[in-house]
Formats: sequence, C-alpha cells, structure tokens
Amino acid sequence: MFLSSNPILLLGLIITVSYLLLRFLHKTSILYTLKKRWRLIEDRSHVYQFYKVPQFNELMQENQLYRRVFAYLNSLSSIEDSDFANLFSGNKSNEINLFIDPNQIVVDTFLSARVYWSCERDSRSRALVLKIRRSDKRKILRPYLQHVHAMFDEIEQRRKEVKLYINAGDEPERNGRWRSIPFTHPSTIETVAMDSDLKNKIKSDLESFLKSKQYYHRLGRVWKRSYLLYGPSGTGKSSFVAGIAKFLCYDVYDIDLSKVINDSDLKMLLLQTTNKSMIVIEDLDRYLAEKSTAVSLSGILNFMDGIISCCGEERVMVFTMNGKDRIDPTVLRPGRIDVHIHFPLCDFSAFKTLANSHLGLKEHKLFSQIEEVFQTGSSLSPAEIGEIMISNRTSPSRALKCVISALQTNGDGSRGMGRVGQQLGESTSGRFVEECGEPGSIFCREGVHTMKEFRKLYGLLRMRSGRKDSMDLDSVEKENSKQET
Ligand SMILES: Nc1ncnc2c1ncn2[C@@H]1O[C@H](COP(=O)(O)OP(=O)(O)OP(=O)(O)O)[C@@H](O)[C@H]1O
Ligand SMILES: [Mg+2]
Repeated sequence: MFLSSNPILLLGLIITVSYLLLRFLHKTSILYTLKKRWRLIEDRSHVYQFYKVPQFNELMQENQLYRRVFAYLNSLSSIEDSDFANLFSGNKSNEINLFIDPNQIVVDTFLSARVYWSCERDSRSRALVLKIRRSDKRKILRPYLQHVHAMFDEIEQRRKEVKLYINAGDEPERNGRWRSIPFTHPSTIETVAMDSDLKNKIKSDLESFLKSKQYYHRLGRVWKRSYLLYGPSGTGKSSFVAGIAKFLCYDVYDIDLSKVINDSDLKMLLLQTTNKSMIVIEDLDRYLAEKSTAVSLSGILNFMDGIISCCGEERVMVFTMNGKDRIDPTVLRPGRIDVHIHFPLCDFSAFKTLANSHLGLKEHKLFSQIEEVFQTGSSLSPAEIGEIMISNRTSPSRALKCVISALQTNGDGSRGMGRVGQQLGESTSGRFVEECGEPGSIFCREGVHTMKEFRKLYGLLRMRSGRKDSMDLDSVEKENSKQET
C-alpha cells in the first residue's frame, strides 16, 4: 500500500531486486543451465546431417583428415569451455594440452552457423562426427572443411621446431648443401629494445604478409618479402633476425657468402631452400665492399631476384648491413628490398627498456642525469649498454653510474661504423674503470678488465649472434696477442 503510493521507492526496490537477481544468476550456474536447456530445445527443432571422419580406412591406413580435424578441434578455445576435456602433458616441460573426450561435444562456429563435433570410439578405432544443420550444409560444409585444413597447416607451422641451416663450404663434396641444427637463439622480437611503434609496424607487416597469399596471387606476384636491417654494430640486427624467425616460425637459411664458390653455387643454395623459410645474408655491405666473396654483384642481384623467377614462394629474405651509403642503389631498389629497418645506437628510451629488462628498473633517481647525457648527443650501442648492465647487475645504481661514465667517455660522437666493439674495449678497460669506480672499489670490474678480455667477450657476443667469422675464439686470441706485442 505504502509502496504503491510511493513510485520512487517502488522503482528503487525493483532496481535493487533485479540487480540482486542478476548477480545471483551470474554467480551461480543457473543462467548457464537455462541457456543450455534452451539450446537443446532449439536444436531439437532442426534437422541435422552427420559426417563421420574415421581414424583408419578399411586397409587400416590412417585417415589424414582425422589427424587434421583432431588437431584443429584440440586447438579450439571452446574445448576449454566445454564441460569435459582430457588433459595431457605436451612436448615442452610445462606444456599442457586439452584433448577431446568421447563423452564430449565440441561446438564450433563458422560463418555464423554452429557445428557440433563428437568423438565415437569402438574396440577397433575411433571416429570424429560432424553434426551440421541441413539448412547450413550447402552454405558452409565445403568452406568449413577448407578452413579446418588451413588452420591445421597454421597449427603445424607453429608447432614445428625451427631449424637453422648453414651452408657448408669446407667439405668439397658437401659444397652447396645445407646443414641444419635446431634454432635455439634466445632472442625474440620482444626482447630487442626498439621504438615500440616501429616494432608494432614490423609485426603487423609480417602478420599481413602471412595472410596475403590470395592477395599476392591476385596481383600475379610471388608471395615473398625482403627486409633490410641496417645500423651500427651491436644494435640488435642479428637478434632481430632471430626474433623474426621465431615470430614467423620459419626455418632460417643463413648464407655465409665467403663459402659460396660462384654465382651459380649461390643460385643452387637458393634452389635448395624450402617454402616457409627465411633466407638471411648478414653483413652484405662488408662482402660487397671488401669483395671477400667469390660472388659478383650481379650474382647477388640475380640471387635477390632469383626468388621471383626460380623458387616457390612464402619466403622472407633478410639482409643486414652496418650502413647503406656504400651500397650500389640497384641492390636496394624496391622489389629487391621491400622494407628498410634502421637500428640506431641506444637513445634514452631504448636505455630505459634495457634498464627494465636487465636490471628490473622502471625508474631511478639517476635516470634524469642519464637523459641529460643522452641529450648531449652521447650514445653507445644497446650491446655495449646491455653488457655494462649485465656486468653490474648485482648493483643497479653502480650499473647506472657505469653507463653514465661510459656515455660521457664516448660522447664525442667519434665512433666509426663497425668499430664499436673496439671502442667499447677502450672505454670499458682502463680509462672507463677508473672513471666509474671509486678508489679501492671493484666497480665495473666484474665484466671487462683489459682489451684482451673485452675482445674475448666481444668474440662471444658475436658468436651468439651467429656469425661464423666471429665464432673462432682462437683467432680472436691470436689477434689479441698480435695487438699486445
Ligand atoms: N636493441 C637491443 N635490445 C636488446 N639487446 C640488444 C640490442 N642490441 C643489441 N643487443 C644485445 O647485444 C648483443 C649483440 O647484438 P646483435 O648481435 O644482435 O647486434 P648486431 O646489430 O647484429 O651487431 P653486428 O652488426 O656487429 O653483427 C646481443 O647479445 C643482444 O642481445
Ligand atoms: Mg649481427
């Protein structure tokens, strides 16, 4: 009575009760159960067709479609939401996979139609059964199965172990042939410090390349893309190459031009690469400038174009260089190089990324001072700054002081392309340690003491980056002794 005479109170009461009711439905499974019941009723009002995908044919040979559908279903997010699923450990130590169970129905949606998968098992074999509305059959059956095929290819691509192929030239009988090892480089696109907008642009360029098969075909172009990574030594080019390979899940063919005997040998190497692979030539500018390869410029150009004329598709080519200035412009023309990516020396923003990843520092009172030093034009490569941080990682403040000191030492802008390693050696040995440390302290000494040690370390750094000429620690040692005598 009182309520009916007070509409505001009545409205408030309705809102409160509705809110509590909704919260109750949301917190409990009642809404879910109601939805499920409703769906059952709705399903009963349709006529369905069933398609069975047996695991084996009558000769007990495996049905490849079964394998594909099984992998596809197990990758669906709806399997996680279903009432029941089997859990299995995967190939990697902490990997857990969900697998469809015979008592389970997996619902999938395609072109706004719902399809249902279940698993049948008898004493001899299993089968997956697709249930599809008769009214949807014409519209979606074929494209849906094509979609399953395409998704399976993508899953396989992501799952496979990425391999690094290197061209062996030292054994004559193996010349021109690739040798492979598992590609275990630890870098990813994420671990390379670079402008985040640029990084996102590169990732979306790679992603759109992966999805563009039809587009390239429509244009009558071979499905391939070439990237040039250029910048001073130690700025992350090789690390980024590894990151791209992992991002694409492509095998890497790393061509060592010094081991290629002539132009046609280079072409043969290209012919022996597979689809969905990345072909890498590092330090191309050095080979061209020093003529330290038996391959001619026209051989290189043909190689870059060769991918168009002779070799399948879905390839990515990556070239690295310290600088583009000395390069014949024909090498860089569009079509040969599609995307140019500059790797600069470390700026303040990249420094902060490195401080976060290497020292766990998001902010520090010394940051403002470091920013000022960067503003004076001082710069080191990310490799140099990263190394100082690693050497002093037990004391972030000490690491930052060392970075300031190193930046001030190198702030005259006199670094030469490709000689950064040597400059780091000079700055992190004697002079640098004195400036960075206090009397009697061991500041910065954990890492690099002498030119010899620095070179050894830099040899290791380059070895990690995968270049053959820097793998030979012995020759680094020999060179050191020559320098010291
Ligand atoms: N931008 C960066 N972000 C994070 N780490 C970096 C970056 N640049 C270099 N490094 C680190 O420095 C080391 C050397 O880097 P990398 O070999 O990728 O440089 P590079 O540009 O290929 O040098 P080079 O021209 O001498 O071959 C690696 O250990 C890498 O992790
Ligand atoms: Mg490199």
